Amino acid sequence: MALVAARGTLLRAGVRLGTEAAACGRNGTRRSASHRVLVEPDAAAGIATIKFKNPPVNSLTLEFLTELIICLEKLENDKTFRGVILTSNSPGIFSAGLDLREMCGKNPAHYAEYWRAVQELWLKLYVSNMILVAAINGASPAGGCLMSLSCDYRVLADNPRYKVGLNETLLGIVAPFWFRDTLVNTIGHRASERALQLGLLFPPAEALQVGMVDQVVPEDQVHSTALSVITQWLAIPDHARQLTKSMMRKATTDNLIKQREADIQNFVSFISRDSIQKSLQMYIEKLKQKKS
Ligand SMILES: CC/C=C\C/C=C\C/C=C\CC/C=C/CC(=O)SCCNC(=O)CCNC(=O)[C@H](O)C(C)(C)COP(=O)(O)OP(=O)(O)OC[C@H]1O[C@@H](n2cnc3c(N)ncnc32)[C@H](O)[C@@H]1OP(=O)(O)O
Repeated sequence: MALVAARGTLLRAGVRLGTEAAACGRNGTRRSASHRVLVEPDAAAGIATIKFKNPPVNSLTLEFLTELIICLEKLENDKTFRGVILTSNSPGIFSAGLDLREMCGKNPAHYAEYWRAVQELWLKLYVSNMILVAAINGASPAGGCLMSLSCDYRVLADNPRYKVGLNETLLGIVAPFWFRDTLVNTIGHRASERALQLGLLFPPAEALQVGMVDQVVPEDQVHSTALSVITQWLAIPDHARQLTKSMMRKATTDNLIKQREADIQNFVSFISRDSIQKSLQMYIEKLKQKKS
């Protein structure tokens, strides 16, 4: 049902599914989608690289989310691909997280549609049968960080500007329980409590120390490191690895699935509050002023 809704959004946005399908095809040569998600398949290796291309900061607009969801679903259903690297086409920014403008000044129906797409992307990533490795080649706050936390392994480029973390409280908003659970599953309860309350954004050395990422490497080695990690993981028999992944993660996704509609209603009523809208507007304004 969520995919049908996603396709509806894509079609309304004028995205041609034929082009998208071609981009996620099994051909071994380099191909790219015409929109916000580039896919570089390596059929012989069984690996595809997904590159985010939603300028200026790869924020998760509804259209970008929808393209990502459809792309992941196509790769998931194509048994050629057993591993995927997620990275940015614009080194410097992995993803700025949820698009602030999707959560500001819109109507409840829009917020509900948007949040369903955010949930869907997380569900697709977190229990994917494929090996997912995040090659984090830029700043990755909030929803950008959640995407990488949902992968099986994270490689971060060693650049002090590339901070990662769930900074929601700095915006006056609250990370929902499934963001929290994803973080707790990765770095443990105490570290998550501190990181979430303070909205901490960790530079590479600290991110490694706290366990937000698995490896920090020089910027020009992020992709090759991700590739060698995925190659190691590919050596494990799929059925055993997949069942183990499911055993570790399914309870977390089931928790959202069983209260998905309530979570959407919760988000809509929270984000629609005047006080929250004001906080978001002030934050957007602050980002603008930073430039001048
Ligand atoms: C009990 C519980 C109760 C209720 C809970 C219920 C529900 C939960 C409710 C809410 C949870 C919602 C969860 C949200 C998670 C998120 O992801 S929120 C988004 C957080 N993102 C950020 O904080 C990142 C902000 N951006 C930056 O820090 C910088 O832009 C960045 C470091 C990414 C890049 O810096 P730089 O290269 O200098 O670029 P600029 O800052 O100049 O930005 C360029 C233009 O891009 C615009 N922009 C930046 N980020 C976003 C964004 N996330 N969305 C939309 N637009 C963004 C920026 O404004 C600039 O635009 P301009 O050129 O000025 O038009």
